[in-house]
Amino acid sequence: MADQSKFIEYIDDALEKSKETALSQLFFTYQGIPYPVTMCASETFRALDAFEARADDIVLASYPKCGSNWILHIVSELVFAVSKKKYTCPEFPVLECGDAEKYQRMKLFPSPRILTTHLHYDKLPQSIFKNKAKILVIFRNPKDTAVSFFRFHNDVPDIPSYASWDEFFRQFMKGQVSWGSYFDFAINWNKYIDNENVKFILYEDLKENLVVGIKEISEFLGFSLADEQIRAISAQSTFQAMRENSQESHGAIGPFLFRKGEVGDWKNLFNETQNQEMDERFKECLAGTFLGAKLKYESHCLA
Ligand SMILES: Nc1ncnc2c1ncn2[C@@H]1O[C@H](COP(=O)(O)OS(=O)(=O)O)[C@@H](OP(=O)(O)O)[C@H]1O
Repeated sequence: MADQSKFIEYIDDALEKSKETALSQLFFTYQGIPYPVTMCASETFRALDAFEARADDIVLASYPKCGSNWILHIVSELVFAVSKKKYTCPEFPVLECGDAEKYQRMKLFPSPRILTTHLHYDKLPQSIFKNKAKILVIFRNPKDTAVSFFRFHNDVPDIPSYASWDEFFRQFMKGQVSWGSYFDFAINWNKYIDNENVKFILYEDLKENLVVGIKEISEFLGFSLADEQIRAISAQSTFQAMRENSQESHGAIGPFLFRKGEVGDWKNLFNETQNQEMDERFKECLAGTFLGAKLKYESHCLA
């Protein structure tokens, strides 16, 4: 986990900026992708190009709302179990968020560094691939992802809200939301997903069997842990356990970040036309691809 005070400080600062930011002013575009002005800056993106990854960095890549805080917690606990030292990151953990000098400070951090990111694979610094850092890519079905994203905007008091779910859905489908299009993100990662240093993780699989998911993550990272240790980490990583601790771990935003944690919440918001539009888009973008099969769209997105 990030140093809690740093995480909370960074989020409080972003929320403070959000209060004065209308939805129409929330985004700036960098290399064709919209990012929130409250969290990202062009100078930081430019500085990121020169970021020096290490072979033992652990990268957690996901589109927003696919469970990055969940995986960060799991991987931090795995590192703790192996190293016997509580993992803390003295920066906000999202690689592309923060000031341009953060990459200089990060040079001093001990290994392993856990880097989370919402960037498309071709926007990541090349050193991650050159130095063969391990990358966990977390996906969640696009319907629940969209609902979680909308709820976050409209439930957190200081974050600019959308006029309605229908309005958010329109923008989501156009990719005019923070970090751009879910489908572009997926198409982009599909090109790299079977690389030996990349492991795909599905949110819905973790929900179904957390112990098995954590074991697979642990093996991919080259850790050797007893079943008992895996089970203990699993018990602390359930939605309920993380939500109960969320105020302490993530501050005021905690209960909004750990909102519902379910598969199928989309059924409460999607209308028939929206279902059809999403199903069509999935087909156009991902049907027949390696990633498309792994997402188990039929099980999770067709009523
Ligand atoms: N332990 C656990 N089990 C199940 N689900 C969990 C868990 N931890 C986080 N979540 C759910 O993940 C959603 C938030 O995703 P992110 O952490 O990626 O959000 S963010 O992009 O960093 O803002 C958000 O989904 P929704 O509840 O559907 O909104 C969280 O509740």
